[in-house]
Amino acid sequence: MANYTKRDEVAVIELNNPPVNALSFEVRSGLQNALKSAIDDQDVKCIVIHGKGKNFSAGADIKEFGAGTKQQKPWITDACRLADESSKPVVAAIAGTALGGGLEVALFCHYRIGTPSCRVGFPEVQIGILPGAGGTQRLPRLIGVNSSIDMITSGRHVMAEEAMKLGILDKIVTEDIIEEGVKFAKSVVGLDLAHRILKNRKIEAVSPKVFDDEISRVKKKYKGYIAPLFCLKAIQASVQLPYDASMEQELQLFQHLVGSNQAKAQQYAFFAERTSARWQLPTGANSQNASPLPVKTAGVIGAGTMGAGIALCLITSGIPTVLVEQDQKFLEKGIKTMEGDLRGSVALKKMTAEQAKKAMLILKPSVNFEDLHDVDLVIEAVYENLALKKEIFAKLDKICQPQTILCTNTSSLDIDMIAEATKRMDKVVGTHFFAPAYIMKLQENVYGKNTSAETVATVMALGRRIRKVPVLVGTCESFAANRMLHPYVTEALYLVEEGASPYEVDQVLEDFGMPMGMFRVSDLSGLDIGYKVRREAAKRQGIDLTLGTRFVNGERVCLLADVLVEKGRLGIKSGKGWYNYGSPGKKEAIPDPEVLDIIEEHCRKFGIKKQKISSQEILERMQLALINEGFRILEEGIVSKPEDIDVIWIYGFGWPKYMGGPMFYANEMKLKNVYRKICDFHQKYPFSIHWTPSKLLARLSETDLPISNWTSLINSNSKL
Ligand SMILES: CC(C)(COP(=O)(O)OP(=O)(O)OC[C@H]1O[C@@H](n2cnc3c(N)ncnc32)[C@H](O)[C@@H]1OP(=O)(O)O)[C@@H](O)C(=O)NCCC(=O)NCCSC(=O)/C=C/CCCCCCCCCCCCC(=O)O
Repeated sequence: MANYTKRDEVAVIELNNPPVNALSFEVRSGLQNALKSAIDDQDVKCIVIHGKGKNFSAGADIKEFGAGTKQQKPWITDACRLADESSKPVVAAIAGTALGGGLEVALFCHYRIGTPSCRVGFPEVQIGILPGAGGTQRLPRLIGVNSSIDMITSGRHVMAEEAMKLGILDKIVTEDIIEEGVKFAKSVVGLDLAHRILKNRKIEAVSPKVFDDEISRVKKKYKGYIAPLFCLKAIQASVQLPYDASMEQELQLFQHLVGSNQAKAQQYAFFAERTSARWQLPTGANSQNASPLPVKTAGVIGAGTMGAGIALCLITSGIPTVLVEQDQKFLEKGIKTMEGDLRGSVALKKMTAEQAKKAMLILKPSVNFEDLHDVDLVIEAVYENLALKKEIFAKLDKICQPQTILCTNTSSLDIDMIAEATKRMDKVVGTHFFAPAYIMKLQENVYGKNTSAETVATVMALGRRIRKVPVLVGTCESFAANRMLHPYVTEALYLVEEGASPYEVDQVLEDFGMPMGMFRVSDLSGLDIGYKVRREAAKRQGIDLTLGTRFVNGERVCLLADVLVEKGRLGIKSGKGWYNYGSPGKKEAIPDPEVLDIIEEHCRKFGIKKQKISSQEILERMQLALINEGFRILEEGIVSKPEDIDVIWIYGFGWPKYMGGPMFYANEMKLKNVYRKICDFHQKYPFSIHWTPSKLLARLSETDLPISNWTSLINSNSKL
């Protein structure tokens, strides 16, 4: 709703829908009524609109866009048209965020003032829609076409200072926002408002080439997403058509998007991220009842690619960090990597040179473990070796303060076994980052059987503070993320043995929307890594893994990647892997006939008959293999909700948000179809253990209920 009060001759309208004042039906109606009252009231000379609490407004209530629900009138435009028509000045007093419809409300006002920390923006594109309440028409009239294209197609938040420079804000105020709003509104009473009404403003002439260029840019940058292209069309309409006609065009484009599958998936992803932040341990402790410990300082052990990346995340978030490496030469190499990454961020305008310099000033490089004596939290990021990790944890246990939290960046080792090396098993936890750690947003936090709720709360809070998306998972072989990767990778190799080329497989995945196909990703990570991991695991389990191995414990094995490694093809680092890169370190992946010959030879050797495999089969086999594993992970309680899996795939492996994530994808396919296809593959490929259908999937598929009901069904155990 919206509250209406008066201060002398000033009407003060408060958008009231905590926590972010989303513009629900009640708020829109309240705003419309309040504006009417203020305009009709002879004593009122000017009007201020502000938001209750910390935010002006985060825009339309996204839940109202849900499938099948109609936006009830009044829409934002209906409510705000009164401001356009008002002869009394209307001032938006912005604290916190004015996003989407929130900024559109502000653009209907004659003036906008904001606090120094306020942010404005049109993030609609990130949830698959466009600013459909005049945003694409009014912003270009205020700040010009080019800046509007940038803001609207990126959805980025603009801070007060930049908003002031762009002309979105008329003033930045430092005192109480309502008081300042009232003062400002009084100061503009009697001024001519004609030029303040944005719909009346002339729009600059822009050549069609600007839009042609932007279409190419946007298609490349936001590959597969339709909303940015629709945003461009709407902005172009603002240039080509009179205001009323272009508003109509904006509405039509909005309506098309709001009903699209992409919007549904992106809005699901928005809420999935927030649902996933609400964690729960098997003990019942959860994000509501556990409090994080303060992390004022941190330590990182290992200045390799992962350690340096993690340290960079910490210092760029203002956390003084000690980076420990046993060897001075490795330490220096790590620091050089960090400096290079920071230079990259400055070049990309993600931070200023000053901010980069400031970050490096709070890094303390060291070759002495004792320097970790006073830090609040340590993240170990040395290579995957249980004995080494245990040794480090035993050492840390002695050096660090009793309350210090000890984290491991292991991607596969047992957290409990590492914790056993200490006398503080409750303070040991996994914080699994994804390469490159400075860029990838996922932080897979792994609890062991003794990890306390306080420790979990601390690493979840730390994740958000260092701009990651933290997800909580339980301990199992490879944890949730990499465990799901296993059947996906295995199926890709089987497809290649059976007749698809690695390049066809990659093309299908990239056409689906993955940023890179599986084989390109393997080349990037280095084929030798998997080779070593497989050999170490085989050694531990007493398994023969020579290149002639076809079955292990009754399960089909494909060691084609290892054949490449033994031929010196390690991926990008050696200039050749599944692709040819010309020379080591080069990134352009060129399909290589030599690889096709190696595959031919491999198949001949084992008498594997090649056949034509359709793109649909490639996609289904790869996606369904990982989806089945996802249901097993859910069934075993390794994650507590399907949203966790989707967030992992979006932020860890680049699953396109417009496809919602693998669990959402399964939901869209209908679980009964997913289950039936998995059963078919199970029958066809009995030697692939990953096709054994998940029991949870089998039971959920009988209910035909949507993804939003799965968690409560799993928890209530009813029908399941
Ligand atoms: C930056 C934030 C605002 C705050 O971040 P933070 O402090 O970290 O807090 P969060 O955890 O993110 O959020 C707190 C809780 O609030 C919920 N939330 C946040 N924003 C919204 C929202 N906009 N709607 C609903 N709920 C919201 C969030 O889920 C949290 O809840 P919980 O704790 O998890 O329960 C950050 O939240 C943020 O970035 N928010 C999103 C900002 C955004 O994307 N804004 C744009 C929204 S879309 C919009 O504004 C569109 C405007 C145009 C409307 C045009 C209408 C035209 C009508 C035509 C209709 C024709 C339709 C015909 C079709 C038919 O047939 O029906």
